[in-house]
Amino acid sequence: MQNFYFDTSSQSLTVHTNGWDFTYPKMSNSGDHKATTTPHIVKEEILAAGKWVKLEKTTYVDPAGNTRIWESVKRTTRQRDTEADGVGIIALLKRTLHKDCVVMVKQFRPPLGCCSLEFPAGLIDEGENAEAAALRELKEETGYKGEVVGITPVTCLDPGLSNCTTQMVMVNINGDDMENINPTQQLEFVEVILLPLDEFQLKIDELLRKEKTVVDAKVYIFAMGMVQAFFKPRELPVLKQ
Ligand SMILES: Nc1nc(=O)[nH]c2c1ncn2[C@H]1C[C@H](O)[C@@H](COP(=O)(O)OP(=O)(O)O)O1
Repeated sequence: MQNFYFDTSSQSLTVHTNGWDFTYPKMSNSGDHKATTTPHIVKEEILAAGKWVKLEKTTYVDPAGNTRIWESVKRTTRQRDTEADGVGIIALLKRTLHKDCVVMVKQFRPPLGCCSLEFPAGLIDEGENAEAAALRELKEETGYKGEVVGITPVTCLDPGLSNCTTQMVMVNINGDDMENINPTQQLEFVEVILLPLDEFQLKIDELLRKEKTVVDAKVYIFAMGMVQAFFKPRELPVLKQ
């Protein structure tokens, strides 16, 4: 049994446990015992700005109360009423007599200097919500018309570098639907790749072995999750080696 007493005059905390009293003095901001502070931003100064991104010098107070500097990258394109910069689309193509396939895109990405394998994705336009952006981007990049079946909260992408955020939208595509039989994409340099869901990781590994392509982290983590879901769903704890 434990009881806690906070003495407001001495600012000390006493913990009574098993018949003993342990008194902890007030923590100070000096010496070894630093008080914890709610970390917060002090100011943001733009060091360089382009049309699409800017580099900022962020002055902030860390949890120990120290004022520090961080170099941050931000997009210039975030819309006013949205918290996410863009959307990623996990689109499952469902067709009679075919395995369910994940619709992927491969394209040259200038920051990488090579191609990347990604879920279809894009920035949210003005006045658009994440679901509408997902269906528009899926149509533009792959030609498929889908139906939203789920959405993540706003998720960060590389928080040590950037405030860049995305919402992942789960979409089902009825591949038997007439408008999805011969999909025509609107983007010339985006290659659409269909990968069977039950061999997703295997097919990605094969593709990466064949050519110099970098796979998006979200994609590969999804692939590893699928392996767990398909092949190790109900292992008994006693049988683990
Ligand atoms: N960081 C960027 N630098 C650029 O020079 N141009 C960029 C950046 N981010 C986006 N864009 C341009 C490229 C496209 O023309 C449009 C729309 O991009 P998005 O909706 O993200 O679609 P994809 O990049 O094709 O996935 O913005």
